[in-house]
Amino acid sequence: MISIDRISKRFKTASQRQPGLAGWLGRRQGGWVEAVREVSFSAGDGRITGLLGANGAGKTTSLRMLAGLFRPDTGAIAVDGIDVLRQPRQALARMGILGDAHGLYPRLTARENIVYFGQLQGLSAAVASRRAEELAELLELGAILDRRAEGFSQGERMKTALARALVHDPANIVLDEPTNGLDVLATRSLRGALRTLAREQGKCIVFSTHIMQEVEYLCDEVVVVAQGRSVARGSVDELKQLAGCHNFEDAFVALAFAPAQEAA
Ligand SMILES: Nc1ncnc2c1ncn2[C@@H]1O[C@H](COP(=O)(O)OP(=O)(O)OP(=O)(O)O)[C@@H](O)[C@H]1O
Repeated sequence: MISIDRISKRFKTASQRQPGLAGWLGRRQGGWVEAVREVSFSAGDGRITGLLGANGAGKTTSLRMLAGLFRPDTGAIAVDGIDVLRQPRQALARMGILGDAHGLYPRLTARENIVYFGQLQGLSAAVASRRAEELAELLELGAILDRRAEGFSQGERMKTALARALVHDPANIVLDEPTNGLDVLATRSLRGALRTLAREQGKCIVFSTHIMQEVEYLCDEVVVVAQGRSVARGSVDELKQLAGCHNFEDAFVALAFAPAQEAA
């Protein structure tokens, strides 16, 4: 279970030229950009929660704070009740994190990449190797398990990186735009794996995306992020109802861009 309570983060920007879109939306002021502004949501066990937002909405920054990579300026984050800021090691041990840079060791096989990461997490080589086999089955990477990562396709790299992130069997899984660059079959296979992890293994899954379809196919709960804020949350049907739209894309546009339209 992941709880995020009013986290904010701003960054000093290098250039102070034209303010750009963020400036017009009031997020870029005096050489600072407010990437995340009081984002709150909670994600339950056995459920898939999607952070849905346009480019630059603040999804990656929110997930990086959850993963302990950035310290929020304000707010609190808890994973299974453990404070990420006060007890980062204990909180991180309960998370499997797939970021945008997959960073596999090219000279190691997929299996060796997974086992090595498992050992870093405190598993014995034998246990990590057994986990690699289980994950290869779940993620359909049996055919490449004993191939060197050098030359892997985008989909193969993503699956290996995901297996590596799950090797210690974490209760919480955090993925930043996991279907980026994947073809339709790889996307469908990943969706199947995420459903199994949530429905059959009770994992708490949080992922970010800007793809409506992804959210409609997968999410029990959607958090709409716009201009650094969490502006709406609920199931796809609840969000359609909230926006008064039959179509989810129309509902997203109404919910995500209404604050900008009001501010303009
Ligand atoms: N390290 C940084 N320094 C300066 N600005 C940053 C930094 N990281 C993020 N930002 C700014 O914060 C805002 C939110 O960025 P973020 O990457 O969180 O958005 P996102 O929703 O993940 O977007 P995308 O879907 O395009 O990846 C953007 O305006 C971005 O330029």
